[in-house]
Amino acid sequence: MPFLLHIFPPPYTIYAFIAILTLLITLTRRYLHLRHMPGPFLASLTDLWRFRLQYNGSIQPILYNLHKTYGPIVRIGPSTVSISSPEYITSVFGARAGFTKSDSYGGMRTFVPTSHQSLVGGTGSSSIGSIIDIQDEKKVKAIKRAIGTVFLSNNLEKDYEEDVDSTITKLVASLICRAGTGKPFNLYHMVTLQHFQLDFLLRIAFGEDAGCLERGEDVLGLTGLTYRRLQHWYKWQAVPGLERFIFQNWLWSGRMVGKSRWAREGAARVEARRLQKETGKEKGSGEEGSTRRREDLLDKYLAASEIHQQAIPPRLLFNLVNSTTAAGTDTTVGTVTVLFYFLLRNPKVRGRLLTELESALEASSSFPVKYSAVKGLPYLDAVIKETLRLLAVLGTTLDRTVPSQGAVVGGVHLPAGTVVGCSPYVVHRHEATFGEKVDEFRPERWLVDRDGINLSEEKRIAMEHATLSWSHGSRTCLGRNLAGMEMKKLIPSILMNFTFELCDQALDIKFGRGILESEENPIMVTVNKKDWL
Ligand code: HEM
Repeated sequence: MPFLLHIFPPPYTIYAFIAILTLLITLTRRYLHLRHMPGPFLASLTDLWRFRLQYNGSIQPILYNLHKTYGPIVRIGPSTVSISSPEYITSVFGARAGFTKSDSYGGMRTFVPTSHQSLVGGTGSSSIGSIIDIQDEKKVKAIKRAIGTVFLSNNLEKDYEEDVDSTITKLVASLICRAGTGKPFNLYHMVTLQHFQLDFLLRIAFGEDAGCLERGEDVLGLTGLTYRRLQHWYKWQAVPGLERFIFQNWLWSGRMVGKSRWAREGAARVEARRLQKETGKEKGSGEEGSTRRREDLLDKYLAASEIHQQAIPPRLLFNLVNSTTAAGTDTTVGTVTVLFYFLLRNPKVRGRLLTELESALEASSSFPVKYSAVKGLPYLDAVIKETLRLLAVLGTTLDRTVPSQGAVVGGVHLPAGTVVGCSPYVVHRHEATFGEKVDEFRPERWLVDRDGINLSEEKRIAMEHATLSWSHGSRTCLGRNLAGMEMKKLIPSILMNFTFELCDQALDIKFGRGILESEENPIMVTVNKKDWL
C-alpha cells in the first residue's frame, strides 16, 4: 500500500487498489480454470500470448515444439488447449462428441452495413458468413441433409466433369501463350490458375463463367478475397471477442464491404434467379437465347430451399452460395500451386508421377484427361495427400468448444466451454502415425512402409484418420470430392503438357501458415510446352 500511496495520491489510491485486486482475481480465476493442464505460464493467464504468435505468423512450429515438451494436450490459453495426438481426433470431432465450432470462426464472417441488407435477403444481423462459421450443429446437419446429393462422389462426373474440362481447355490455351517466352511468373497465379478456379466455380454455381480466362483478367475482382479473409481469421482467431469489437461494427463496414465482393456477387445472383423464377422468365436449357445450359448449384439450392423451408430459409441461400464459391477458390488454387512447387523441388517424385500418368494415359489420348482414367492412380493420390499433409491448407488450429456437460479427452477432464484447438500442421507431423522425417515431402509414405512393403490396411486407415486437411467428422469440407476431382484432372493435364522451372532453385518454403505462405512467398517459375497434346 505505501508504494500505491506514493504513485497514486488519495483518493486515487483506493481506485488503483480495486483495479489491481480485480486484475489479480481475474488472472487467478483464469489460471485455475485449467490448472491441471501443462503449458506456458503466460498462456494460462491471457489469450494475448497466442494472439501475438498468431498475428506474427509463428505459432505452428512453436505449437509443435510445445507438444514435444509438454505432451499431447497443452494449454495455450486461459480456456484453450491444443491437442496433437490423432488418437483424440474422434473425441473432439466425432459426431457423437457434441463439440461445436468455436467463436473464433466469427473472423470468417463479413460485416455488411444496413444499406446492403437487401442483398442478403433479410434484415437483422449485419454480419454474414457461410456454412463454415455456423455453430449450431443441428442447423448444419439439416442443411446438409437438405442439399443431399449435391456434392456426392457418385454424381461428380455427371454433374461437373464437363465444366472442369471446358475450363481446363481454356487454361491450357493461356499457358501455351506464356510457354517458351522465358518470362518468370508466380506459380501461385500459374498465369491464370486463379482465373481458372473463378471461372469454374462461377460456372458450376451459376451456370456461366465470368470469362476471366478468355479475357485474361479478373473480371469481377474476386481474386484473392478468400485468401485475405483467411489471413484476417488467422490473425484474430485467438481473440474472437476483440475481433468482433474492432471489426464487426459500422465503423469498419466500409472497408469490410470492399472485401465482401464474393458476398455481394453471390447475393445479387440469388436475387436475380429468384426474380426470374417469380416472373417465370427463366430461360430453360436448349431454349432459344438460353445462356444457362443445365441445372446449376443455385438451381439445386433453390429447389432444396423450397422443399426444406426450415432448413434453408431465404437468407441461408446466400450462405450456401457463399460457402461453395468463396470456400473453394484459394483453397484449391493454393493446394495445386504448392503441389507443383513440391514436384519442382523433388525431381524423383515428379519422374515417378509422370511415369504413372504416361502408362495410365497411353491408351486414352483424350484431353483434358478423363476422371475415370486417373481417379484410381495410387501415386497421384499419394502426391495430393502428401501435399495436403505438409501444407495444412488453412494454417490455423481447427477450434471446437466443449459441450455443457464437459468432456474427457485423453483421460483429462475438460470443463464446459473449453476451446480445443487441433492444428493440422502439428497432427500431420505425428511420427508414430506418419513415419520418420515428417518434414520431408515423401508421397511414398502413403503407399509403403520403411522396408518398402505395401502399407497394411490398418496403417492406411490410421493415416487417413489422422488427416485433418479436410477437417473431420460432421464438419468435413463439403467440397472435398469436387476439389479432389478437379485436382486429379487438372494436375495431369498440366504436367503432361508443360515443364516448369524454378527461378530460384534453392527456394525453400515451410508452409507453417498454409496457403497464406505461398502467396506471401512468391514461387517464381518459367514454363515450356511439351508435345503431348
Ligand atoms: C483443396 C481444396 C480444399 C481444401 C483443402 C479445403 C479444406 C477445408 C477444411 C479444412 C474445412 C473445415 C474447416 C473447419 O473444420 O474448421 C473446409 C470446410 C468447408 N469447405 Fe473446403 N476445402 C477445399 C475446397 C473446397 C471447395 C472446392 C468447396 C466448395 C465447392 C469447399 C467448401 C467447403 C464448405 C462449404 C465448408 C464448410 C463445411 C462445414 O462447416 O460443415 N471447400 N474445407
